[in-house]
Amino acid sequence: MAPPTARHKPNAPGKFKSDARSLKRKRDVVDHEKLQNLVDELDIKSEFKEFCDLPLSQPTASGLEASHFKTLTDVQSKAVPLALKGKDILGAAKTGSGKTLAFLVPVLENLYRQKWTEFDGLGALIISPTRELAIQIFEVLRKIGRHHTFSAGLIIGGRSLQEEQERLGRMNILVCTPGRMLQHMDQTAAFEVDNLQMLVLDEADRIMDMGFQTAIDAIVEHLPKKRQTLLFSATQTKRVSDLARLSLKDPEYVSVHESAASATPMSLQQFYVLCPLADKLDTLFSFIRSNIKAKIIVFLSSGKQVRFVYESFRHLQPGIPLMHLHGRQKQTTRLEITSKFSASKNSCIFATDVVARGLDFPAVDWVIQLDCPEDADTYIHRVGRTARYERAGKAVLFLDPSEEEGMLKRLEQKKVPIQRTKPREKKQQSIKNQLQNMCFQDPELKYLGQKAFVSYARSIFVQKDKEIYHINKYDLEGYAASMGLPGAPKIKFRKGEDAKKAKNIPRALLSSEEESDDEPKEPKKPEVRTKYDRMFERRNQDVLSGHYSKLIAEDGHDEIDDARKDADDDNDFLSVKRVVSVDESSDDDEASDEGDAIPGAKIIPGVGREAIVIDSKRKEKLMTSKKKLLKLKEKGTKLVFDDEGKPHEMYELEDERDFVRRGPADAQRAKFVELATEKVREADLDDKELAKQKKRERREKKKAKYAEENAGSEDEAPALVEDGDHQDPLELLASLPLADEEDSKPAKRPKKWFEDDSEDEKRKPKKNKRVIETADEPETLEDLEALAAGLLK
Ligand SMILES: Nc1ncnc2c1ncn2[C@@H]1O[C@H](COP(=O)(O)OP(=O)(O)OP(=O)(O)O)[C@@H](O)[C@H]1O
Repeated sequence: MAPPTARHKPNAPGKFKSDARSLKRKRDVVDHEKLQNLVDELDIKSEFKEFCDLPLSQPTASGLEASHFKTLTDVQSKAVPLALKGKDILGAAKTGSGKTLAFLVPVLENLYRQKWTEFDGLGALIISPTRELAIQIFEVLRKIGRHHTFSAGLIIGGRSLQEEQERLGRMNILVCTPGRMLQHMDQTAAFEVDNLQMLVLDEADRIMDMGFQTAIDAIVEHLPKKRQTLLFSATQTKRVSDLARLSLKDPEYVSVHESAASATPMSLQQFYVLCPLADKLDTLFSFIRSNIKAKIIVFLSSGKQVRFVYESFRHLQPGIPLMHLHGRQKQTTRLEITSKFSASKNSCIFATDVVARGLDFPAVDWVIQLDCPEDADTYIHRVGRTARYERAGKAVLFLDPSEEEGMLKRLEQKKVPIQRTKPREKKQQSIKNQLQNMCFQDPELKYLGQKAFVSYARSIFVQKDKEIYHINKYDLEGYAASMGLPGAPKIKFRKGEDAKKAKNIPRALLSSEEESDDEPKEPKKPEVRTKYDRMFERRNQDVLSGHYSKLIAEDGHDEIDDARKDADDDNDFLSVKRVVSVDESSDDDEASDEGDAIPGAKIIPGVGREAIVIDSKRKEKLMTSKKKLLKLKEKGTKLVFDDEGKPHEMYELEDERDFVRRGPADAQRAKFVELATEKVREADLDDKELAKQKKRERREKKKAKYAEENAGSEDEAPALVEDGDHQDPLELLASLPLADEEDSKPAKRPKKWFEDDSEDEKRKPKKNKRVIETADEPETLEDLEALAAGLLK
């Protein structure tokens, strides 16, 4: 340390602090340069066994160490060095082989070496196909990035758009789902991606799949062309069209299983059972009954199937906790169930493919595929929920005899080793009668069963691979009976490819934004309704309500004529002869209020100023008086003047012949809409560009000011200011909700499978250490909820 000067007293504690900070900054500069040199000189052909063999920054190295990651997996040892050197990567490695770290480590490192700060905006965007997977990726990022000073956020919907918008502009790393990201790119003016350095697509083949295609294309359109792109999946292909769409430049193909004997982990045992559709539920129940000490995932083809099997098996009490998970559940419920299943030792979860990809449930013993997957890739991802990172696991595929040949062929093509097994006769039990009784007694269960049956049959019908699925070969009647239904419900099938498309498109991307996996429902805009709509819909007013109903029913008729007819036919006392609507905004309001504009006319109670009742011939006659009627007449029309000063009505009908000459009305309308859309789009782009420009200028100003201040006084600690807020970027990662942050004594947490007792010792907080050092995985729904909500702090 430099000797203290006269101005800085040696015993001033502030001085020591700032000296230390200044020294640290100098050290950091040297470190950054050294690190960059090491990366430049890195020989990608060398064998890297451990993370410490790689040129990693101190914050990443200590984050990895604290998270107990030491040895590199195959995909990590190949992909990380290439990605550190800035290469585009197409990564394909088996399920559970550690692809997440293979992209997260380079993301942290590449931004670190570029000295990324909050002023630089968004540096890396990580896209995942489901919310659950995005949360999981974020949790890993949080763990290994805990010593970094980047701000990181999770954009998966389920929260208000505005809440996310406010924080979006400050983020350096974002983990997101495609639908929500696109929404922000379109609607959040302050969201700038011009500086983006890295784009990562986890489960890239799924994201590039037809359901997400449009969203991804639109997102990529917003991103700068010059960037690093990393694509990872267990079933990654080299599809040229995808590479072109993502503008990958000379990508390195990192395939860890291409030369391997199988596409699935070696520690995974895979079986199939031949089981006619009508016996499936019996066999599944028998299987669960004989494995009540195991942790099991059962995959089914639709949410309705999941619900029926869950509800009916729950009544049958197989002796193991049952759970169910599908895309139609609320996000909080899904998170709750996911974490409950993760934490459980023995339980059985019925699920759709919403959990098929990427989710890292610890210690799953069995993956059962009750409904055949749509293709071999889906099979690989489903079985990948067990036998993760060198652990053992077993998988069983239920095949209807009609599916056997086609499916086995597909699996063989994908190098999936699978062998046939037979259920033990002794253990086999039938639940058909019980299900029948249950459906008989409980109409709701029967209804659920019928819906499940229909959705199953539809799912078979829309399957693309007709070599596997032949709808006519299934014993659907038998299946309905096995579900306890009194006969197979009639089904209408939608013809053609569209149905398949509809099945695959994530609901998030459908216009209704119904969303299964990705996006929340945005509140629908209320329909524009006038007071007249409300008035005519009003019922139970008083004695007149019947007449109102009559009027409503006669919608579209000339009301006055009808009322007149009524007057002739009907001599009832107090009948509504005619209702004249009065515009509230017109001058007649006053008169109506007073009730004397038309002598004898009454205001209908409960209707207020909205209608006047004429209930006698004399009054009706009065109504024909021109003078009186003048009061009810419209007060004139709005005119517009052309360039020559001639008045025109606001909406003039043009000459019909001219109109016809210009072509069919539909085509004209389409053209008009197209032109108007284009105009709006252009205006929108201009507005956004302007907003971005302003933001950029503000940021540049702040950056310059910060640099100036620092040049003057080396001792000043970096203070990042955003819109007047004092904002330490470290806070953003450090302030993420931690399970035990509030407690001085951290609560005991269950050990991870790779930890032993000594970990408890290591975990004890040391004196003077930051709270973040004891960072723990969120364990409750509240933690996860807070995670999703509070990340963008
Ligand atoms: N280097 C490592 N050392 C120890 N454990 C690791 C390492 N890398 C990853 N893991 C663990 O392996 C498991 C699987 O990792 P990850 O979820 O990244 O797999 P994946 O390849 O992405 O799988 P999927 O294809 O199913 O998405 C995780 O529990 C993770 O913590």
